[in-house]
Amino acid sequence: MSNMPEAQSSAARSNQDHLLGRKLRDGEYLVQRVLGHGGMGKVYLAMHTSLEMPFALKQARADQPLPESVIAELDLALQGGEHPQRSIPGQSQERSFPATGGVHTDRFLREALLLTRLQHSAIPTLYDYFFEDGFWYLVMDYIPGPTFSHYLRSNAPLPPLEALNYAIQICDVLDYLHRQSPSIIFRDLKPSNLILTPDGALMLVDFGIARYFKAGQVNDTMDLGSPGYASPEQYQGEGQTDGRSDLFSLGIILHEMLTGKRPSSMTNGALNELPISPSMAGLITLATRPEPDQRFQSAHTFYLALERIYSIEEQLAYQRHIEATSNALNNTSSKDQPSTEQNELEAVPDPDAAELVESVPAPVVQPVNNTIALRLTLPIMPVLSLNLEQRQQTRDALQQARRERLKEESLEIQMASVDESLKRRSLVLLSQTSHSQAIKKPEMPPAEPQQEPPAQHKLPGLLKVCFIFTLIVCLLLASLFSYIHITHRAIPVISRGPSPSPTSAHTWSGTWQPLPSPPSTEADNTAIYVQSGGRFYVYMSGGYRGTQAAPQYDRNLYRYDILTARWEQVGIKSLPGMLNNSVAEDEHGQLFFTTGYSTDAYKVIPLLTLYQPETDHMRKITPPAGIAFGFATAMLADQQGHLYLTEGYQKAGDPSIEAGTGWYRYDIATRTWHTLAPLPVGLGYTTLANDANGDILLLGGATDAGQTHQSGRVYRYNITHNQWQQEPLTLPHPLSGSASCAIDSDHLLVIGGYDASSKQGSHETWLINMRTQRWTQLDSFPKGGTVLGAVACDGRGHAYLMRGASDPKHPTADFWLLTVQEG
Ligand SMILES: Nc1ncnc2c1ncn2[C@@H]1O[C@H](COP(=O)(O)OP(=O)(O)OP(=O)(O)O)[C@@H](O)[C@H]1O
Repeated sequence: MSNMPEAQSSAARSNQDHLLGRKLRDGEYLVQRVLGHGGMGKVYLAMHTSLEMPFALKQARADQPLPESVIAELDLALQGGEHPQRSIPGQSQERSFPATGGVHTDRFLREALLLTRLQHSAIPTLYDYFFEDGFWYLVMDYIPGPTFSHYLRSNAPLPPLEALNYAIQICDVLDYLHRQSPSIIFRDLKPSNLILTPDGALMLVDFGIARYFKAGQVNDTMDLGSPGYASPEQYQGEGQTDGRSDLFSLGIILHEMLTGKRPSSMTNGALNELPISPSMAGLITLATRPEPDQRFQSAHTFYLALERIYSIEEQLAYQRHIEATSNALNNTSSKDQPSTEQNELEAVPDPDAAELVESVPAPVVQPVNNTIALRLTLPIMPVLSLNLEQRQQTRDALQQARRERLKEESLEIQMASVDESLKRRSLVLLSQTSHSQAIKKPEMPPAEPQQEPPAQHKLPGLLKVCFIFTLIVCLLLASLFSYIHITHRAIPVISRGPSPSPTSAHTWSGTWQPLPSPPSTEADNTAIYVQSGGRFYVYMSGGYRGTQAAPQYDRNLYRYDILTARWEQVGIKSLPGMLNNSVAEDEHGQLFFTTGYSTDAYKVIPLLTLYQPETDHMRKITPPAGIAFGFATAMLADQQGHLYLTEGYQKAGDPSIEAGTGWYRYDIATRTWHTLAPLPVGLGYTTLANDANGDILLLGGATDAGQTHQSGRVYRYNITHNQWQQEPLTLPHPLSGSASCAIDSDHLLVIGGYDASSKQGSHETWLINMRTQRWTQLDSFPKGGTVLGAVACDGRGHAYLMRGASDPKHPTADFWLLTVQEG
């Protein structure tokens, strides 16, 4: 008896080896080789015979039939192209996986459903699934490259920047999973579930034990993850796993990348003995604490910490390089050396650089060079070989190929009635069940390679029925979706009531300095700091120029070159006329402008304009109906592909109009819009800022467009839970219409604003420490009040203020630099 499983598995193995060179799915896929073995079965490389494209076929024993609901969802998602069931962050949906009683089928359907519901560049796309010869198959992207465990075995320890680069990539995809609603917990994060592509991108495979987080559930009900990587709460079965368990595993992988080993004991002392920087050791300690409450609480916070350490390590590496270069130059100055700078660099014997170059991963296509300076150009987020657009094209091509095949076959097969087809479908399910039961018996002879199971002949007819069935389900889902959308309500705001915020002594100071004026007077416009092509600019959109005979508007885009202290006009096409708008820059250096009040259409328009400084390319982005942001909106780019926007005011020219409570997110890569939990109070002329925990703060603003009812409150938006909450922190006094930007990663600068009592601009300048939540008042703007101005921070203590006006009707061309220093 004890040999039975062994006998079964070897019988099954020899059976599956026959798959090599065989065609599956009615001749659609030609199996070429085995890519990997897993708990579920083998993963094969197969060539699509008509498209001549490689795919990965992941196999699982069909130990039970698939439930109808699963077939319906998969068929709908895979044939329709649209994903009505896809998880939409911010929209809570009841999610679970039906249990079939078959371990393999349960894993298969879990992975299949999750892959159809997810869309991220680091997650393979599922294109199809099918049943053949007692096995289910998932058809997904073939990811070329070694598993990350294989890569680490031959390359670890990795240089810190390379390790951080990978950790940032993993953290990004975890953040995406955890932000689904409900959160998806991967639960089996380990190097063998990551594949390193030739361009250095890590892809996450194996969603077989991933699950949805269930609020209120005490324990996980299945699967323990992998020893060595699973968190204590997961491995010891203590409590339900949540996103923090995945972050624990990432901490372990980071440790392994840097040291070549997994940590055996998690003490600070042990980590400090390792050849890694103290900040990196601190990061790993924090990530791998046994108590979930004492670790990073969200992937976003972990991500921000990784980015911070990345820039520290970058500076350390650069310093080492400079030191090594100058030592080498000193040592060699007496010798005969080639005269060009290039040759001098090539001749530098840089031990660090040599070590780094040797450890450049073989599969990573990077410009390999023997200077550390070039090694530093390793991008944080490499270009992915499988971008989402390409995958959509692949999906379309597969569907087209399938349609053509079905068309040919439909000449031979009479279309059955819906009733007949449904009967046939249940027969197919029955035949699948009996077949899968048959393969459990060791004495069952292996299927002949070319023999097709009867169920396969019925599949085209079945697909037609599926199509009709799918259409019905589609209509039902569409109405369910609009119902969810319409009835989507805010999660209640938990108000702790305002209390005075601490202000701190003058530990910071600010120095003001006038700079060359822009070409025209401006107010109600925007400014943003941009680093592009090795130069540093302040980009400024035109706004309100003032009144001569009639109101004057400026539709131009300008930039101020910080090094040459010159202004110039940029942009091939002029911007749409925009007033009282906002701007944000994403992690790729793309600028997004809201239109606010359009001086072309003379009305409020919900429109975004995307501008790419590198290419001078401009594109308009129109949100769908229901996403209605107006003027005096605030916008924030979270540097992870998302823009967050407040609604602002919908009608211009009426000071009594109240701001809306709309709160929206635009996902830049997928071009999708989401309505989030509404603001606790409708506010315009407000300020948005990232806080130290990875949440978003909303500071001040006015409920009315005339800014007479100003707020001194601060609200926190919890990204993970799509929830607003009032903070104990308040502003030094109610404030709206200020110019603000992040002076560094911890401090937000707030300049001027509307002083409702004097009906003038305020000249106050404040700094808030986002960690301690303390305000510091800096020297006021020296030239009087500033309202409806715009400020751009370089993130290193400098702020460039376009003053706007003191009297909102009379804009100025005042442009000033504020340098903020500690002490
Ligand atoms: N899409 C893919 N492209 C290329 N290779 C893949 C792909 N998916 C899986 N593999 C290879 O197959 C191996 C097993 O895959 P996977 O981990 O998904 O299987 P599994 O049966 O769920 O395994 P486990 O026992 O780890 O749960 C991977 O380690 C990888 O080498």
